[in-house]
Amino acid sequence: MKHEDDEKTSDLREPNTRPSRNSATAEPDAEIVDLGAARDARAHSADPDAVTLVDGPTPAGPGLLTRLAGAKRRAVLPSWLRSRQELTTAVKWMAGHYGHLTAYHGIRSPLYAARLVLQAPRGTARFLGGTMRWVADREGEPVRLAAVRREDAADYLKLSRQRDGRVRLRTLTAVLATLVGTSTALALYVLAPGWLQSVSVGALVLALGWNGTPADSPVITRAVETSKAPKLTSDIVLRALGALGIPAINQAQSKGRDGFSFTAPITRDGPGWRAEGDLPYGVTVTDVIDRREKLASGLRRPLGCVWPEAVPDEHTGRLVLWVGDQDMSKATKPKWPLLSSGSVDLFKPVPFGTDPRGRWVDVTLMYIAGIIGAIPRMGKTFLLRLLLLIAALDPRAELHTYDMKGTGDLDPVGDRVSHRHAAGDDDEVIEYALRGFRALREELRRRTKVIRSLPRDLCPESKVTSALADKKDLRLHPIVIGVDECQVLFEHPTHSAEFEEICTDLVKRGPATGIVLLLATQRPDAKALPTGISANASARWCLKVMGQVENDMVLGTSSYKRGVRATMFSWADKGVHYFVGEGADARIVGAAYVDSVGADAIAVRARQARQKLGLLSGHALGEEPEQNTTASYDLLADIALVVPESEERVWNERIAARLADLRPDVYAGWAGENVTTALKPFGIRTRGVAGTSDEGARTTRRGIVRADLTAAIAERSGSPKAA
Ligand SMILES: Nc1ncnc2c1ncn2[C@@H]1O[C@H](COP(=O)(O)OP(=O)(O)OP(=O)(O)O)[C@@H](O)[C@H]1O
Repeated sequence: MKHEDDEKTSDLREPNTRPSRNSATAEPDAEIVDLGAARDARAHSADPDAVTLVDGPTPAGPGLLTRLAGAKRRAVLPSWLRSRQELTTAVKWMAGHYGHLTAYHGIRSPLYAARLVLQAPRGTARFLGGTMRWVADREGEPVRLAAVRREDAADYLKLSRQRDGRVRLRTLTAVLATLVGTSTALALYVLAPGWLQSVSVGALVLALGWNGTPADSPVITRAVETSKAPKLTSDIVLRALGALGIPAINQAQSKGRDGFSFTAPITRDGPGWRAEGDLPYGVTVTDVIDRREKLASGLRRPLGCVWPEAVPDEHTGRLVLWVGDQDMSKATKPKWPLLSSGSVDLFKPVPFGTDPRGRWVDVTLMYIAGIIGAIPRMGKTFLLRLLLLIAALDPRAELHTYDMKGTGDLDPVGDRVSHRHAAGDDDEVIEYALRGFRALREELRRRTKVIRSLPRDLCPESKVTSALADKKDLRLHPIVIGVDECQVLFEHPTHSAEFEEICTDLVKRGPATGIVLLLATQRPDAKALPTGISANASARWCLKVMGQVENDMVLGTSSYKRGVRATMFSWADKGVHYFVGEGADARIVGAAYVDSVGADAIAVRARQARQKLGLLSGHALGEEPEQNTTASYDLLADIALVVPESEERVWNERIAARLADLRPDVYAGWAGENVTTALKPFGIRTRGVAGTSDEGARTTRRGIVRADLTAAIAERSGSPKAA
């Protein structure tokens, strides 16, 4: 197909390599044009009438071989035949299932027999009544009566004649059956051995008893409760998609098309059904996820069973719809593999929850900083405790646990294993936490220096490895810090700035140095979770939240727009969350449920492992950390605290006096010169600052500019060299 050379139009259309829709009407002698060459020629041609080809006359695209090479091959053998473990599991399950059925019914069989015997008279009466009604052709009676009511003599006569014939035949059959039955019974009575007589009478009584079973009270009760999940068919999927109110799907369906093209047959996938296909052009999977409730209504399934997802490597219209047999929050979860045995290497992936299909999802706790957000009572603390239990099971890990909610949920881990542990939000706990975080900052600086000093072959990526963590003399073991209700720290009236500064530093530089910070909050907003922290966290767990802002705060900017919406979880979805691991797509995960008793048992195991290796330390040994704050005070943070933002320039002598007031045990006796000397290593220059003395005289004395202080703090937290 050729067009006049309109520069704008042709430039827009050139990349189009689709076959022309009007190829039937294309010029027969159309030729293949090298578009690149044509463009060049046109660029150099002054001829305004030059013609260019916009659609190739023959379909272009990958050849058969290329397509075959890129095709995904389906497994020849089903997965349960390829994996010995799956086969064993399946066989075990079958044996267990049928063993249970046999035991269940075996133990109840005398009861079943007794009930059938009791029901036998009723069954006999039913049998006789039924037979007499059959002989008398009672089923035809309503039709005959209708003919009488209509006074339709011809019809009535026809029906009566038919009935007479039928009654005659049935009476004959009944008499014959009675004769045969009676003679068989007599023969058995006279000729058969005793056991055969008992079996025959027993069978007859049981059969009559069975016949006498009331409809609402079955003799044999169910041994297993199976969920009655209907099969997912293409019709049901199309019906549900059509009910979403997406115009493109509705238009297609109103024209008799499907509005969804299946790319694979609907199959069983774990405990549910999986449908996969392409939505109409322009409709994205996000549009469907947005309407998950409507989708569940269209499928006539509970919301917790319906999980639409995008396929990460495919176009945005490729939908995978997984419909579970059971609501995810109610389905029986497999037992957490670490519940009763096993240890952990924090540098390797560890399962911590299952996806809607019941498959384990792993997390590698090293090299991450994580945040957990949710509205109250959705399982945030349980999830944090689960992650801390995983950390506890690596005996090398040093745990710092802070339960700012103060309800003791972290005590099982804290009291048995943690190096530092505190619960509550009173001043004493805050001071304890502050000392702990200051010590961590020092530790972070020490670690960066150690890593920097290590030879490249031992530490090729400038980060702690499992092998380095094993070397006791380097003291690079993993440190895992868990803070529940972290907003208590970040909103503290006096120390919030310092907590924020240290945590931002830990989130940014901690992962490479083997320090993992896990923060949980029930109010994920900019105050509770400062943006410097939320933006840099590499792992995110978001349970149910109420709005887009909280969603994006925990899961990252634009998550809501991309369809990763923790708002869609229902109130019953306890422990169910979106998990975004390092560099991975968001996944829906139901965290393994470990209650306090289970947590305690795991913590005891973790403690024993540490005791064996002599790695128990700090709080778990009943040791209190030294109270020596001089060793860990932070001069810059303290000055930032005593010099308000409104004060652009301040004399050093005034800083000294305020510092002495803030922390007398550290700064008592300081004069302006002490401040000058102490600030020198941080590169903060003191200069002449004009001001008014306490006596009211205008004068110039040594002082600092506040902006220099903020710059030094920013440099310290932002650049590793600042340590
Ligand atoms: N993975 C899970 N599976 C099933 N139920 C869970 C799971 N995690 C937590 N729950 C249930 O949810 C309840 C609330 O959990 P949790 O105390 O962790 O919530 P929370 O979000 O920390 O609440 P708050 O904000 O009040 O501290 C628990 O009592 C527990 O029964």
